[in-house]
Amino acid sequence: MEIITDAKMRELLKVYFILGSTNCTQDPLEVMHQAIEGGITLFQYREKGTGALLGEDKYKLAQAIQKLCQQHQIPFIVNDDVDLALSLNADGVHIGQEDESAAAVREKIGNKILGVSVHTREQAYEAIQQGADYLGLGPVFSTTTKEDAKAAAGTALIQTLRKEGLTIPLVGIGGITAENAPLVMAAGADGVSVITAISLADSVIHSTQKLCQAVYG
Ligand SMILES: C=C1C=NC(C(F)(F)F)=NC1=N
Ligand SMILES: [Mg+2]
Repeated sequence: MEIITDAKMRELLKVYFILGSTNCTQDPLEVMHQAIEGGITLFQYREKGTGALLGEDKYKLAQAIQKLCQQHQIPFIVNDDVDLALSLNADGVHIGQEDESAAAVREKIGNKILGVSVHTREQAYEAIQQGADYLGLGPVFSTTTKEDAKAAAGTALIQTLRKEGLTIPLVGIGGITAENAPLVMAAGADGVSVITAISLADSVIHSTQKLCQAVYG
């Protein structure tokens, strides 16, 4: 597998859905079916927080979702768990600042997609230097999904990085909905990353479609 181009990465980041078993009340596979139908462009399996699955249960759910993504040509990214990503031959990994370094993960995953969460300019430049394919910036708006989330930072960092001439593909995350997604895109993000606005929507498919419309303008 060759290294992904920035142009292709930008396309994938448009409507980046993230889900784990703790983020939905209905069957995760049913949520996935509807989100894929609604037009998500990239998926991240993030099994984290109170009540998260472990071991075999986590592996089995990840495998079932990966299969669904593969059937619809949606790349499958794993959050934090590099070993799970390698054992599933996932399309990529997303890591945070408290995980092992981007360079160490790049070493393990070869040309798979590597995403890094950043909260400051310094972390952004460091992640790029260590070979990240995209950056996740947030939380843009306030979120209740991530238990240890930082305060909402707005779109300031996205704007700053673009003003400084940074061209790396980047996605905003944190409290993003179809209503505020245009702000994130206007600030210079290549796409939006979403959990609750899709996973807990009354209609997953309708909510996903609205997000796609908001992003594609
Ligand atoms: C904490 C996170 C921040 N950003 C992202 C992504 F949207 F993929 F960039 N994923 C995460 N799990
Ligand atoms: Mg690159």
